Amino acid sequence: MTLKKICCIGAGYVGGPSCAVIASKCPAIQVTVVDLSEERIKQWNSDHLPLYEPGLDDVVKSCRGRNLTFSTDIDTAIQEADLIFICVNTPTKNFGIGKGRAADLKYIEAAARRIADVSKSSKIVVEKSTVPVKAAQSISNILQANVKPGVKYQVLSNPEFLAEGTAVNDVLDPDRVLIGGEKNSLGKEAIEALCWIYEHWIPREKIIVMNTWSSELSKLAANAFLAQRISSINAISAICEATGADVSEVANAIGTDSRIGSKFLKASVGFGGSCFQKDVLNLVYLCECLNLPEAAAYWQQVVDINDYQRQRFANRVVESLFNTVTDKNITILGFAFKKDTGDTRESAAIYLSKYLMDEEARLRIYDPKVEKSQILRELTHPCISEDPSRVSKLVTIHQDPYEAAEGSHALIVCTEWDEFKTLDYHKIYQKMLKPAFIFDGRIILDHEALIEIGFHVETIGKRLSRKPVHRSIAPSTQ
Ligand SMILES: NC(=O)C1=CN([C@@H]2O[C@H](COP(=O)(O)OP(=O)(O)OC[C@H]3O[C@@H](n4cnc5c(N)ncnc54)[C@H](O)[C@@H]3O)[C@@H](O)[C@H]2O)C=CC1
Ligand SMILES: O=C(O)[C@H]1O[C@H](OP(=O)(O)OP(=O)(O)OC[C@H]2O[C@@H](n3ccc(=O)[nH]c3=O)[C@H](O)[C@@H]2O)[C@H](O)[C@@H](O)[C@@H]1O
Repeated sequence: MTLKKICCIGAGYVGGPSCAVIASKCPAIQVTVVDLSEERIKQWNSDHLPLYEPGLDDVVKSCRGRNLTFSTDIDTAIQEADLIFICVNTPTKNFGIGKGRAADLKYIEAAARRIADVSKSSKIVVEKSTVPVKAAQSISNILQANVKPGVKYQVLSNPEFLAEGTAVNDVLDPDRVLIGGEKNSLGKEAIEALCWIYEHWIPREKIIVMNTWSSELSKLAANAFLAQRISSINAISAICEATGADVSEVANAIGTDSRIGSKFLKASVGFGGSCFQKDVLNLVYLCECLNLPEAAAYWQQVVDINDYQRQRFANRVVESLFNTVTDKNITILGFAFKKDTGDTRESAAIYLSKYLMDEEARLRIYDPKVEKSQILRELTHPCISEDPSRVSKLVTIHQDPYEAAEGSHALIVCTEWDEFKTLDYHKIYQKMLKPAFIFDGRIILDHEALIEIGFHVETIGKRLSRKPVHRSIAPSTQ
C-alpha cells in the first residue's frame, strides 16, 4: 500500500518533531499536522517555533510549504489522509476516578470521535500518544460504532521513544520502532503501510512488530524502567551522602557491568518532564485495576523516591543556610526539566522553588531558554502556590546569570545546561553575600575549583571537604 497523505492530530513535542522528520525523509508524502490551538499552529508557521529543540528549525524549514503543513483545519486533514497519527496529550487525571494516577484519555477519545465523524474513506489510525494497555481497543470501538458505509479502519499502536532535547536525532536514528497491530490480513496490510513510511530512513531490522497490547505496554514499561534507574541511583545517593561514598564513582563502577549499562545512572535533584511520573503512575493505576497491589506498590516507590530526593535536597539547602532561608536571596540556575529544552513540565526546579517559597525565601531565577511568563505560570499554579500574590513578592526572573547571582546567599543548579559549567564563578563569588553557597543539584560543576574560590559547596551523593563555615546549633530540618 502506498500512502500519499498523512495527518497528525496534535502539534506538540511529539507530533511536531516526528512529523517534520517524516516529511523531510518522505518527500512524496503530504504531511499535515493539525491542532486545536490556533496559537500553536501560528507558531509552527512562523520563524519562532513553539518549542526549542536542537536541529528542529532546519528540518521544519526544509519541508514546510513543500510537503509539510501546519493547520487548524482538522476535518479536511483527516478526510484527505490515508493514515492518521494521534499525538495528543494524555495527562494524569486530576479529578474523579483514578485521580492523580490514571491517564486522562479525553483528548484521545475526542480525536477518535472526530475521525469517525468526518471520515469518508478508509483510514489507518496510529496511536502514537502514550496510553494505558487496551486504549487501542477503545479507539477501535469508537470508530467501528460510528463507521460509514464503505469505510474501514485499522488501528495500530506505534509508541514514540524520543526524548526532548534530542528529539530530532532520536527520530532520525531510533534504537527501534515499535508497531503493534492485528495479525489478520487487514492488520498486516496496515502494519506494512506504516513500516513503509519508516523504511524511508530506518533499517527494517530496527522495526519491531508485535501485538497491540504488547506494544502499548512496552512504552509504559520502557519509561518505568528508565525512571526506576534514576530513582535507584538517587536512593544510592542518599546512602553516599550519609557515609562518604561518592555516587558518581558508584554509578561508574556499576555501569561498567554490561548487564547494567552506564546510561541513565546520573544522580540528580530528581527526574522531571511530562512523562516519567505520569507514565509510572499510569502503570501503578493499571496494576491496581488488575488487582495486582504488590506490583502497584513496587512502581509507586519509583515516584515516591523522586519526591523524597527533591525534598531531601531542599532540606539540605535550608539546613546548610543555618536552618533558615527566610528573606534570603537564593539564585536558581535552570528551570527547564533538563538541558536543551524550554519545557518545564514537572521540572524539579518547580518543586524546589515551592519548598523554598514555603520557607519565605526570595528566589532569583535564570534559565537560558524558558520564558519569564512560563516560569511564573508554573509557580502560580494552584498546586504550587495557594496565594499567587506571594510569587510576585518572592520571585524575580533574570535574563543574565550574573545579575541573578547579585546579592544572593546561595546559588542552586537545577538544570544541567552546559553554559553553567563555564560561568565566571570568581565574578559570581564577588557578587554574592558571604559565606557564599553553591548547591549543585546536577553534579556538573568543578567542586574543587569552587571550594578554592571560597564557596561552600554541596552536591548530590557526595560529601565535599570544605573550608569551615560557622554552623548554627538550631535543630536540623532533616
Ligand atoms: N513529550 C515527549 O517527549 C514525549 C511524549 N510522548 C507522549 O506523546 C503524547 C503527546 O505528548 P506531547 O507532544 O508532549 O504533548 P503536547 O501537550 O505538547 O501536545 C499535544 C497537542 O495535542 C493537541 N490536542 C489535544 N487534543 C486535540 C484534538 N482533539 N485535536 C487536535 N489537537 C489536539 C493539544 O492542543 C496539544 O497541542 C503524550 O501521550 C505523551 O505521553 C511520548 C514520547 C515523548
Ligand atoms: O515518553 C516520553 O516522554 C519520553 O520520556 C523520556 O524522555 P524525556 O522525559 O524527554 O527526557 P529524559 O532524558 O528521559 O530525562 C527525563 C528526566 O530524567 C532526568 N535524568 C535523566 C537521566 C539520568 O541519568 N538522570 C536524570 O536525573 C533528566 O534530567 C530529566 O529531568 C524518555 O527518555 C524517552 O524515551 C520517552 O520517549
